[in-house]
Amino acid sequence: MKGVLLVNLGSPDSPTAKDVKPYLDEFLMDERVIDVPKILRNILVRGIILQTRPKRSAKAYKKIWWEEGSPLIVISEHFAVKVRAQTDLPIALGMRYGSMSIRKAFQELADQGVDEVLLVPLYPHYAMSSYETVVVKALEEQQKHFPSIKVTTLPAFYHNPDYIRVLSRSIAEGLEDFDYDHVLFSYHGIPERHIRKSDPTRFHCKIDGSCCKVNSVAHHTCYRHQCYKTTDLVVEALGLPQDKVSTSFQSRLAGDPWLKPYTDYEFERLAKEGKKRLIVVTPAFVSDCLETLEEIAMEGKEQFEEAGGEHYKHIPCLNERDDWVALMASWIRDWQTEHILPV
Ligand SMILES: C=CC1=C(C)c2cc3[nH]c(cc4nc(cc5[nH]c(cc1n2)c(C)c5CCC(=O)O)C(CCC(=O)O)=C4C)c(C)c3C=C
Ligand SMILES: [Fe+2]
Ligand SMILES: [Fe+2]
Repeated sequence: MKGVLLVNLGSPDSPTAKDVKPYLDEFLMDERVIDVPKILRNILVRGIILQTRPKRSAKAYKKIWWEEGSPLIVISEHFAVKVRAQTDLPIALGMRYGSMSIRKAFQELADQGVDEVLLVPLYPHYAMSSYETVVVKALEEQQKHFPSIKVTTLPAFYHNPDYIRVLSRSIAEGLEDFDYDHVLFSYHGIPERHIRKSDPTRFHCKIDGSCCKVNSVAHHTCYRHQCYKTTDLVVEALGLPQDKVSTSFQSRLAGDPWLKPYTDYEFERLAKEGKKRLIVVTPAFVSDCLETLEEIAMEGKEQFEEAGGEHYKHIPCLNERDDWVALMASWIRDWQTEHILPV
């Protein structure tokens, strides 16, 4: 029997430093997130970052936490319930980090007699620290504990026409009541080094975008390329004026150079250029989370206004929108009946 395994990033069990610490430990000790030799990662994560970050992150999580729990988890659960209602096969939800593990979700499917799984990393774009780590972890769990289950993976869907239609509609709705001067597409950042590491040709990706007009297999795994593609396709679909749109990258950790331009610098630049009314969209995330609700909707607003901006709006992620649920259900049915995957 076929079944589906939806996987999102995960959250701590509660917004306290006590629960944030083990969650961040699992997250940041992932070799695809902090990709330095293990001994160095240990010193960096356990000896330095985890000494102070859990307290700071817990404070941020407290600002966005809902009565039902972490927004990312609650939204993902609601999404799974709604997708289940539109399909007739078992659907489980797991998280890459934290207590709702991928292994438990596999077990749920196995208990229902599933022996063929569609793995759905809930990320539109490929990055080794998001999509790839989900796939690697799921395949590890499958090989170790569920060797008789066959796994097929949904590809990154950053340029899929149906996804672009749904994303564009959600953005168009957000633009309706807001006379904007500028629309900022802010994606989660990654270290520039990750782009080079994910380039199978080892020479295509140049980080500055000069490579992106040349067709290459490298684009299948180039996070930067894929983010700009999503922006371009939405801009085209909505007919947004080119001079009123830009793309940036948020949420960097200190240290190496991350993808530029940095979102927080963009807030300042746009405000200083006289853009008074700013819309921010965050398409790297399918569900709202700490990085959108706190960093963008709260902190971003403050940064923009402090720099002279006047009106600021964050458009929510796709979350549990009916058209997004219907699209996921249609991808699942296509795979279930004809083994077709979205391109
Ligand atoms: C080296 C560090 C990090 C990389 C690389 C990274 C990539 C990455 N992350 C997401 C999605 C999310 N990240 C979230 C939180 C978060 N991310 C990092 C670090 C890296 N992420 C940290 C330390 C945290 C925790 C919060 C904090 O302390 O600031 C979240 C939110 C989780 C939630 O519970 O709401 C998401 C979602 C992507 C898509 C990505 C690569 C493209
Ligand atoms: Fe992150
Ligand atoms: Fe490129």
